[in-house]
Amino acid sequence: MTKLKILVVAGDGIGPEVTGEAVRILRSVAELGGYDFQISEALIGGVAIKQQGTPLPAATLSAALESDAVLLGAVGGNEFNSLTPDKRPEAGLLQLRQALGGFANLRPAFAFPALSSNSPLRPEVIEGADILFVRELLGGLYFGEPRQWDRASNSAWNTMRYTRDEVVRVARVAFELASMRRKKLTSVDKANVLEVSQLWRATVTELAPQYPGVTLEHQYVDACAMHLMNTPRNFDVVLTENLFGDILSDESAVITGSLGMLPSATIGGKVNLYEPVHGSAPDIAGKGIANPLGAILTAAMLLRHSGNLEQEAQAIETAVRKVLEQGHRTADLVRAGETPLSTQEMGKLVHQSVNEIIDRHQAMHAV
Ligand SMILES: NC(=O)c1ccc[n+]([C@@H]2O[C@H](COP(=O)([O-])OP(=O)(O)OC[C@H]3O[C@@H](n4cnc5c(N)ncnc54)[C@H](O)[C@@H]3O)[C@@H](O)[C@H]2O)c1
Ligand SMILES: CC(C)[C@H](C(=O)O)[C@@H](O)C(=O)O
Ligand SMILES: [Mg+2]
Repeated sequence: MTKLKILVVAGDGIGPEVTGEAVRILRSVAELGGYDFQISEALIGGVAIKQQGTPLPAATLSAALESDAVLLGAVGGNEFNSLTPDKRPEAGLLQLRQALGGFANLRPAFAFPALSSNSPLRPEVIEGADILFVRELLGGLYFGEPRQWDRASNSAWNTMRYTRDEVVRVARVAFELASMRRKKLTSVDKANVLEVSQLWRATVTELAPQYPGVTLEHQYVDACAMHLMNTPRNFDVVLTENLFGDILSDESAVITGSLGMLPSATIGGKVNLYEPVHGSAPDIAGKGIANPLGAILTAAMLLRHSGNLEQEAQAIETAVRKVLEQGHRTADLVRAGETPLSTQEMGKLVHQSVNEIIDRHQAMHAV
């Protein structure tokens, strides 16, 4: 029997709203499949600062390290904007990522046929677009030392640093995933300006002969940002350093139609971490209108990568497609004149559909 210890750190803003819907579906998958999912909750982010004075309490960290998978909602909020980065809710997330050790953040961005009119890009441009970003998650400017805002000299600095080994390990993940997909890898850097990017490009190029089935190309990040919008279908797997990946993956929400649709999984460390790509969305938090589909698709990635439950992962993905094809939309996806569903209404529809798909599958196998 599949056993999974899942820690949910819902965090701030819309985090608890969207993870609530994902967890409901995970519980139901466990029940229908007879799996043993132990799901518990812990504090992270702004809510942890308020209750315990720190964005990543020790109890959360130890519970996370004892889990098979961690599902995060989002952290952050406007009330923390005046704090220095090391004190903000986001610092808790960065500490958690570092402690769990996952360095390869997989961020799929794809076009849903039912949402083709939600994208400002023309339907013929996005049709069939299916990109997998492999974002390096533990290096670059986010973690490089030294870092400081020196008020006395009115200057500030961060350090973009990568070692060859850090590039090798994430590039291998990208090459391997590309070899299982459409066999094209686009490595993104700024090698015309940055030494770090020159190391990045040289290292990725050096590995390429070990993956003869994969076509490797390099793009500068600025041009890539443009190509993603003009010709998204030309991309298969995109390998990037930490900050470039953060920016390009949000940009690619344009292909799907809403940032609320994008899931992610971070693999390669002690414990895999699953988080939707979006943040705490302070502008809509507490209203019950957030799109839960990114979080629900993140739960599908959790079942696939931590539970080896491919069939159930696909059931969730199919259910999301189906509900969208039936015309159901949250506020971020509605067109003029349409009535939006609440977060919970959307969650319930997907939940129902997942149950039906799994029931049908089980009935077929019982025959
Ligand atoms: N993983 C994380 O915890 C994470 C990720 C990104 C940003 N953040 C934090 O979130 C806070 C807000 O950042 P931001 O406003 O730049 O980015 P955001 O992703 O929270 O929101 C950007 C825009 O997208 C919309 N949006 C995002 N998710 C949505 C959803 N599920 N449904 C409908 N609309 C959605 C928001 O309403 C907003 O207009 C900041 O503190 C930031 O650091 C956290
Ligand atoms: C909140 C922040 C630390 C985070 C990041 O930059 O990695 C977020 O933007 C993301 O995309 O997951
Ligand atoms: Mg981001």
